[in-house]
Amino acid sequence: MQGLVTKSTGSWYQVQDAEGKRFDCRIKGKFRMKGLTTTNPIAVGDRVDFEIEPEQQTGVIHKLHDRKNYIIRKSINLSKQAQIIAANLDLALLVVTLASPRTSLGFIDRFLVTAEAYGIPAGIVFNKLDLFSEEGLEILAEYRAIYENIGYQCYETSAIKKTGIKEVSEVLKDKTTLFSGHSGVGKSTLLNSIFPGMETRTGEISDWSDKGKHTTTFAEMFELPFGGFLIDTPGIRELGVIDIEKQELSHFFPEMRELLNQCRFYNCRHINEPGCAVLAALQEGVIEQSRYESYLSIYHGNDTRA
Ligand SMILES: Nc1nc2c(ncn2[C@@H]2O[C@H](COP(=O)(O)OP(=O)(O)OP(=O)(O)O)[C@@H](O)[C@H]2O)c(=O)[nH]1
Ligand SMILES: [Zn+2]
Repeated sequence: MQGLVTKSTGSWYQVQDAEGKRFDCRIKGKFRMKGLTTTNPIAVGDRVDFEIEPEQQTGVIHKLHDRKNYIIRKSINLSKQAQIIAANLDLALLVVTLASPRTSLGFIDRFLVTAEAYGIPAGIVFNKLDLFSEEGLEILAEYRAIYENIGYQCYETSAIKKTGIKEVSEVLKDKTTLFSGHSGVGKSTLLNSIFPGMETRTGEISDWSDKGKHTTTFAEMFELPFGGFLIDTPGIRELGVIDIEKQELSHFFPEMRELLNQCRFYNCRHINEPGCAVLAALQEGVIEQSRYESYLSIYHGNDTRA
């Protein structure tokens, strides 16, 4: 029968059937992926075929369905090995704040580029709205304009005052969503106001990570009471930075992507080339200075994750 993988530990998996019943499963046979050596062939969010072993409540996964996308983490100690964290994501939401700890534009852009490279639609949640000063609210309007003009949905919330929660819940409904963001921006508090009871569960996971056990739980999916799933990835709260070819980078900036065939040179780097459509758009203010700076920063390999 068909199922959805809701938990992955590297050695066994939890699979949910159509009725919502969950089974612990092992895998049988080889699951290879072209061009990628993975320590775990199956990930949270995968659609699989599995069989329940007679007289037992455990199952065996024997087939992996095609993925529409997946996110990976490079293994730190095993070179060229990668872990697939989660598959078939509908949305990656980045929680940020302009109150403390204030999220930088560079960080936001890096996240969006990574989501583009993975082929996952992304959105931004501005949290802690209750703490924004008048100046903060002006900056918020500026930031929203930058990102909404490019096509990224933005949301405003106060997890504490419970404002904007309904809007975010509606977006999550019936989707598989990854929540990311710097430590302290309010992800747990926000999730708990969307889904009371979630906090204790995420708390549990943090406890495990404290004891170093997070290496054995790659990721877990939580079913939302109103439909949809949230992916929690203990140990990585930020969408991993992946290797992007310099030549490809501009494809992951939607506002640059649409201009690329207008550059004079097919291999334009958009740095100082004559007849560059990106530089012209920057001059005209069609491309935001901050976005272009992020492009240069990522292009030159500077880490702007602060
Ligand atoms: N004033 C205000 N404080 C908030 C809001 N959301 C979260 N906080 C506070 O910000 C702090 C961090 O919130 P968490 O929910 O733990 O943040 P987190 O992003 O889950 O952090 P990690 O668990 O470290 O990844 C807590 O003290 C929260 O009470 C908000 O909307 N307004
Ligand atoms: Zn160019």
